[in-house]
Amino acid sequence: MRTNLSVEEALELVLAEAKGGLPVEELPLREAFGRVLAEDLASLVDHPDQDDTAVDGYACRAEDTLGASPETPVRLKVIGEAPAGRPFPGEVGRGEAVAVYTGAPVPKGADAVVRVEDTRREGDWVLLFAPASPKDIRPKGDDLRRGEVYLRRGDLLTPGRLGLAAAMGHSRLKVFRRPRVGILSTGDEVVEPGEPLPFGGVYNSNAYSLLGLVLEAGGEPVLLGKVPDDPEAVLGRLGEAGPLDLLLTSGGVSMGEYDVVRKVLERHGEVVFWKVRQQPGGPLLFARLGGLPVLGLPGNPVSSMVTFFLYGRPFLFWLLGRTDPPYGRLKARALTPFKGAKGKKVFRRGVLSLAEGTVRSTGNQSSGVLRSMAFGNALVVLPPDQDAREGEEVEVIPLTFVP
Ligand SMILES: Nc1nc2c(c(=O)[nH]1)N[C@H]1C(S)=C(S)[C@@H](COP(=O)(O)OP(=O)(O)OC[C@H]3O[C@@H](n4cnc5c(N)ncnc54)[C@H](O)[C@@H]3O)O[C@H]1N2
Ligand code: MOO
Ligand SMILES: [Mg+2]
Repeated sequence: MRTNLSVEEALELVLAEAKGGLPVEELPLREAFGRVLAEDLASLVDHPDQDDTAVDGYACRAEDTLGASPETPVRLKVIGEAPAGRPFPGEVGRGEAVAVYTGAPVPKGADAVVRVEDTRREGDWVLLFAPASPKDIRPKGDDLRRGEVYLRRGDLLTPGRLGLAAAMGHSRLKVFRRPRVGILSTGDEVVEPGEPLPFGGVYNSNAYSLLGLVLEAGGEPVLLGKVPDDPEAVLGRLGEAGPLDLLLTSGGVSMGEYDVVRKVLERHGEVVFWKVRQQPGGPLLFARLGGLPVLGLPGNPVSSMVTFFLYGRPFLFWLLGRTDPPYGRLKARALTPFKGAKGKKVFRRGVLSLAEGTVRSTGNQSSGVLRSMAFGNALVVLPPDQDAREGEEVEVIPLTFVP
């Protein structure tokens, strides 16, 4: 077992266990939002499939309309119309025009369009008060070219990409099954919300913070409830869990006599590392139990969230082969001081303003103050042995993903 690792060393060991190989399933488009593509997708069509008009107006020959103005209008004969989806079958000749509607193919013979607001219709004729221009024609394949790959294995299906898959003509998509992530809370004092709270009890907040984080990272949370600080109870519950791709436990990984998670994993599994030189989350443990990777998250509510974000989220991204990074990094100016720690990388909670490029502390930074995660939107990263003064530039990790 390794111990007292740097954040970078710990992350490397965690990611080394994310071996991929998630099963692939095929879903209809409507169920694929938020999933990760398991195949490259080429367009089945050109879009537009021929030159089409980007405006409502009249298609004609540009050379016929040179010099058209309100004072010197040009008169063209209207020989037909082309609503979107109903192409004009004929050809536009000299001195002629076809009424076209946005999205309609530009009729043969025409090379320009004049907007309807620059015209006046008079029976079978139209008066043009401006020259027709080719700039309102969208060339064939402007958006998509048949056979070209626009979406790749590992791409997260965002709203725009789901629409793009549809525009390319795909109705069903091969995606990776969402990784199943077990969430087990440990602690004699931990009580499910809704039950009366005995003296010294604490409601099980970790399960629900982690559930949200797992969903946000593309995983499928499997709530395994809570067990007391008893090795048999921990093992028993894990036996009932069913197949998982990752197990998260919370609590029981520090130095206490009743910190049983560590003891169970030492005895029945293989501890890869314990303790990282960071704060919060210093007692983080990573193990294998059978073939199952286990992140033993420290019980303090902030610590369990921060360690999942820093290690669990990247693990799931790796497992899914995602092409986007698990989190972004940027610089912001500190509006408040942030305190570092000796020999440890520190992750303070802050309120980041992207508009101002600033970050301020959420206030009380104790690992037990969950409000700092509920109302903070960023982690402020302080290298070991470094405080940040007000006005200084600091490194920030937004807690909601910013590409
Ligand atoms: N002698 C030392 N004591 C502690 C050290 C240390 O280095 N030496 N490290 C501290 C740090 S840092 C942390 S973080 C915690 C980690 O503790 P555990 O992972 O062993 O967690 P517990 O002892 O079970 O609980 C800690 C704390 O969190 C509350 N908790 C636990 N589970 C939940 C839950 N599901 N929902 C809400 N709150 C929960 C629990 O009641 C405790 O208050 O150890 C320090 N100790
Ligand atoms: O490192 Mo503990 O995670 O501060 O509270
Ligand atoms: Mg403890």
